[in-house]
Amino acid sequence: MKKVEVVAAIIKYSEEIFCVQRPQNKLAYISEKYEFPGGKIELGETKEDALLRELKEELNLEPKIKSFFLTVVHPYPDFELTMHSFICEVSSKEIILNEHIDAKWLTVDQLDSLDWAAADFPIVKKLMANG
Ligand SMILES: Nc1nc2c([nH]c(=O)n2[C@@H]2O[C@H](COP(=O)(O)OP(=O)(O)OP(=O)(O)O)[C@@H](O)[C@H]2O)c(=O)[nH]1
Repeated sequence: MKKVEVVAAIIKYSEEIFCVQRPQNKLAYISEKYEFPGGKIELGETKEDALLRELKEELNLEPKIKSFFLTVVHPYPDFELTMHSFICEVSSKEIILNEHIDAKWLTVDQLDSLDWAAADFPIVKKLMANG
């Protein structure tokens, strides 16, 4: 099975977390799902390098990476995803969307109101459990 390794940012501002919606995709199980912004690690990059590059590309954002949060391995029908998530902080809630079709700032107890990509469930669950 094809393997894909990505990094994803849990971006916080005060008590809120930034959630983004993917555009339409031919793979129905990720099409228009909510996710944490990020993307694939390129050859020679550290996870932190990849995260900062993706956030700059997708959101024009240069956040502070605070800590590692969780690595999820999820078998999708067409590939196995390994996703490393990191807690990040920003100093403003004004964020530009270059690729995503919607974004929401939610408190942890509101996170389960969104239609998340399946690989994100363990991250959402851990965030909700930790308060
Ligand atoms: N960044 C990110 N990707 C996620 C999350 N959850 C999840 O299933 N993914 C999956 O991880 C894969 C990598 O994301 P990506 O945005 O870099 O990939 P892509 O296929 O859109 O980009 P590409 O066209 O350059 O290959 C996608 O299949 C995406 O659905 C998430 O929370 N954040």
